[in-house]
Amino acid sequence: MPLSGTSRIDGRGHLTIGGCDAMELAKEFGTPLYVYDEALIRQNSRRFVESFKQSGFAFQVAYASKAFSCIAMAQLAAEENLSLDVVSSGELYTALQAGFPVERIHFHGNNKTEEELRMALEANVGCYVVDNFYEMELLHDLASTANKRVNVMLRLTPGIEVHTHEYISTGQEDSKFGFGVSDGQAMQAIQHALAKKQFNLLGIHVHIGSQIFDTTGFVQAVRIVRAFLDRVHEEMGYEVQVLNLGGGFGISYTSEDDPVAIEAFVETITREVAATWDERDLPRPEIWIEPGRSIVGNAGTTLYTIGSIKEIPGIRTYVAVDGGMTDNIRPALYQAKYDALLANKASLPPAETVSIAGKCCESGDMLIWDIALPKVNSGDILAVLSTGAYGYSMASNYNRLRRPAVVFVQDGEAELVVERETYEDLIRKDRKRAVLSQI
Ligand SMILES: Cc1ncc(COP(=O)(O)O)c(C=O)c1O
Ligand SMILES: N[C@@H](CCCC[NH3+])C(=O)O
Repeated sequence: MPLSGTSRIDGRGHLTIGGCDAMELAKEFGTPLYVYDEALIRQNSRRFVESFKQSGFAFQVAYASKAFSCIAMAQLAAEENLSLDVVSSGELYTALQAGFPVERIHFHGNNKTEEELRMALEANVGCYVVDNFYEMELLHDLASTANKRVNVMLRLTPGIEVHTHEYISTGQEDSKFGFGVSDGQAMQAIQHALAKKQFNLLGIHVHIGSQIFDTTGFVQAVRIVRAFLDRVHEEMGYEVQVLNLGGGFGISYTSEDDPVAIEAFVETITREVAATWDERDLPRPEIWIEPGRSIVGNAGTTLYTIGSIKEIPGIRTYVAVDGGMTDNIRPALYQAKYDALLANKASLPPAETVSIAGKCCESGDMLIWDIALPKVNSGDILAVLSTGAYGYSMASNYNRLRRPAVVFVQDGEAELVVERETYEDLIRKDRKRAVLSQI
């Protein structure tokens, strides 16, 4: 896999990211370590924004903070003029702590609790993506009590099956998310939302899945949504002001992946919306999208120290690292594939095929099966590439491992943006019981 962004191999055969030697980062901050190429996050963001500017559409690019949420990332997204998709009070809290402009925060989720909705109302978030009838009533009641009028989008399930792992496919009818178009719930939801006086119905939202490689699903989504809106128009005279097409733009993790470029996604979406709306002589809507992975995925690299190496003659060599499914659950959860290199031997040719194991008490805790690397030794630093999305954000403390630190690197400078958890952090919420007399 070619290296992305500012990642290079220097004269000593060391991997460098943002002008920083990965070996020195590992020494200074310890491992496992998430390293983010700040320039690449900014570049990915700008590619979306610039493509939309060229299209002439009014737009919002809302970074889906579920892909990687921390205060520094929310600050960066704000600086890049992105909006922010949050899906829980925790993500909202992080954004608020970062000082993210609240009018550009969009609140998602299929089961927003009363507490979460109260917090969002208190903060005056820019928009609620209402997912179901329960939420619609709850939000309306709370908004009435607070005497606030809120911007609302309705999430629809358009009935599209995209080519991706079933766990991350969300547009199909049989989904926990959204109002179904074909079963009539979407139509009913529009009627209900329009009748609610505390709601300003901005438009509708669809998200068809994640890690999508081509534009077909998005074109289909626009057509299905427009056909649905034609019926809405006929029955209720309502037209959307905003069309939110969600996220899901794929990235390449290994050389087997071949997603279309960011520009091509935006170009296809805007062309399709322009065509379908112009055909009907309707004013073009604002287009919102919610990229997560495609903003941060290829900007993240995880550094690990290699420890034990177990050779089973004629079968396999297990090379174990000091992290695993706790800092990257994706291989265990979705059989996701990653590429990696030895940060201290990056210019040496492959010499053996090994499998990279994590250190958790699970046979399934494997990060990479069968990867060709130079001769591996304990103490080498392994760099797993493109771990920027859904790595840190899905990390856990299984086996009471401490969540790794996160650094942003740029122009030869490394900045610690999330500290490594301490042992104290691990037991911070534990209550010690009074000593039991029998022991
Ligand atoms: C509603 C919604 N928006 C945006 C995203 C971000 O997706 P991705 O990281 O694939 O761009 C997701 C996750 O799939 C989502 O569920
Ligand atoms: N967490 C998933 C994607 C889910 C996207 C959120 N709806 C992944 O790592 O690929």
